[in-house]
Amino acid sequence: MQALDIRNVNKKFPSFELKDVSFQLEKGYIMGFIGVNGAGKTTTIKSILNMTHIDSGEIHILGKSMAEHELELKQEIGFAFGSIDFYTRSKIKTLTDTIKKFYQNWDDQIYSNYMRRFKLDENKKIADLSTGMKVKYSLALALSHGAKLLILDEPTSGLDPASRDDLLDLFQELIAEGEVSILFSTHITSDLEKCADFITFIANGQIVLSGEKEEFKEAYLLVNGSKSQLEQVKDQMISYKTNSFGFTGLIQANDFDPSSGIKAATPSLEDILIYYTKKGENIHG
Ligand SMILES: Nc1ncnc2c1ncn2[C@@H]1O[C@H](COP(=O)(O)OP(=O)(O)OP(=O)(O)O)[C@@H](O)[C@H]1O
Repeated sequence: MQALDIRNVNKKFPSFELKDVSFQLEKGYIMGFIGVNGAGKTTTIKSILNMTHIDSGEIHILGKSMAEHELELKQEIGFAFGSIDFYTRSKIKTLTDTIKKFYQNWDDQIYSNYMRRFKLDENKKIADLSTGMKVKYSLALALSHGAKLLILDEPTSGLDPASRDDLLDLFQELIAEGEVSILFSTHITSDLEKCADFITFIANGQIVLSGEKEEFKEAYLLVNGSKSQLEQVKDQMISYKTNSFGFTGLIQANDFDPSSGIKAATPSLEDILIYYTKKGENIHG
């Protein structure tokens, strides 16, 4: 079964547009959603959660249409946004007591376990939490009502390396039974190298590629060679950088001729993100 099935989602803002966004996440897996600042990650996530009204498209979650079953599905979704700034003068405890009323399957025991695991004190005021603590608190909320699908917008970005590592371990624990699926957006590609099964890459409001992580990386090649070799491949490159020895750049694996003698290797996710962002910056000619 698909945990998430997004088809042809379009949303137009005055200066930005999501164009025919489609991707699917199989139940029991972790998908990393990557793209640079302003690529459309948050807009896509808000569209999935019906927090933004889409112009067209279909969103199915756990086999049901979000448009038709929103209230029921929200019981099954745990969502968290990196920065929460609501009820800032209240204590954690007060906010939790309000939020838990919305969830039929809320489990106080699970909630207490996460609060302990994340070293959060319920008597603290939201205003006194650090960014990382706010992220952890919103995750504790998202995880305490038996959600089958977690949709997390930049959950790791405010966390220190040790907390990030703990969180990635927790993600692996959560999907181990095969019931929970996770979509999380991030700029931190090393997090995805570590724990994502699938990658969906968005640029300028359009999905560039969505697929299994290794296949995703193998769709591209990081190539390097001399200045004269650059002339052979320049027009096919997504983008490249030159230095005194020659060039390094990214090319679609399909566009590369192995008999060219140019060195090629599988790129990291970071390489793909960096060179894709520079697309169009090199002047061909
Ligand atoms: N309510 C809105 N009205 C108008 N434009 C908006 C609105 N929400 C987002 N946008 C625009 O949509 C574009 C994409 O923003 P979005 O937050 O989805 O990107 P992102 O990939 O999540 O970026 P970041 O990594 O910086 O969070 C931006 O140019 C933003 O200004």
